[in-house]
Amino acid sequence: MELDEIDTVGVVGAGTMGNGIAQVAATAGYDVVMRDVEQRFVSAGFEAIDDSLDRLVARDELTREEADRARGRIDGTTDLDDLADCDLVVEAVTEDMDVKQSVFSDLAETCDPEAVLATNTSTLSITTIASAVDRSERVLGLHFMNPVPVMKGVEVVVGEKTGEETLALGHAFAEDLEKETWEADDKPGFVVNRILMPWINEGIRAYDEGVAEEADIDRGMTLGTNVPMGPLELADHIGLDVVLDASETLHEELGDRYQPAYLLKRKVAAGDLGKKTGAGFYEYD
Ligand SMILES: NC(=O)c1ccc[n+]([C@@H]2O[C@H](COP(=O)([O-])OP(=O)(O)OC[C@H]3O[C@@H](n4cnc5c(N)ncnc54)[C@H](O)[C@@H]3O)[C@@H](O)[C@H]2O)c1
Repeated sequence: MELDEIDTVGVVGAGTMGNGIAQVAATAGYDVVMRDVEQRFVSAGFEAIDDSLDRLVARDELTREEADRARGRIDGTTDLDDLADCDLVVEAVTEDMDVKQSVFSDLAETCDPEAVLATNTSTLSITTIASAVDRSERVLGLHFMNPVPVMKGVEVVVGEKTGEETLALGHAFAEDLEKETWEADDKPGFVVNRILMPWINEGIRAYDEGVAEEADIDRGMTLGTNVPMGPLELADHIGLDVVLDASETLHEELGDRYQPAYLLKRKVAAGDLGKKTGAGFYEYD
């Protein structure tokens, strides 16, 4: 399949990443079908898209007309069958292998055999996800960064069976969304999370062990290393549950140097998941 044969893009999961991916695909001119399991999640996804488009208009990065046109290209649904006509689907559901394999197996039954199926997984094996379908040469990782409308990078992840044509299409599609790509082999955490997750966990441990207050850990890392956000602020932004899921996969696959911080587990158990729940390492309105 070539890029110009992609008209309709499916997005499975309307959460933090799914709604961002739906927004950038629609802004680039694709028709988008965004699916979640319950209507309230679809509606929350649309609210996030509306807020994000409004911010882009306020910053003169989009005109009101462009934003409205993009919004009009996105259909929301809870019905899997509505993804039947999608040429490319990006899965952005919970970071759990069983959930992802079941989504892929449903997609393989619903979508055209030619359709390309991408996963936005942070750390899970593309090859194992693809083993749930009969077209593993058409499966790849398209790992968007958060927040999707702002972050330029997309990591293209190559599974054991990913075909050359699928890979080329993955790069071309991401570039058409005005992103820049790099390629990573299907190894735990790929490039970004393999390096980022231990950095975040060490920031959490440093706070828990009294090295400095939250804000000073973050100030130290932003002012000291020129990153835009320190580890605690970034963890809140990603979602502490997402950080924990990713850290647990890396720990399981790569050993003890990836052990999740104790305080991360405690905050997730308490339901303080960061920005999305209003509290994490910081409080949010
Ligand atoms: N949050 C980040 O910073 C980030 C960055 C890059 C990649 N990722 C990855 O993206 C994926 C999604 O993460 P997120 O932060 O958007 O999570 P999220 O919790 O914000 O959203 C996940 C959504 O998937 C929905 N869902 C669950 N099962 C589903 C199913 N079977 N069908 C349809 N929808 C379903 C949930 O209802 C929820 O709305 C994960 O694999 C995560 O590791 C996250």
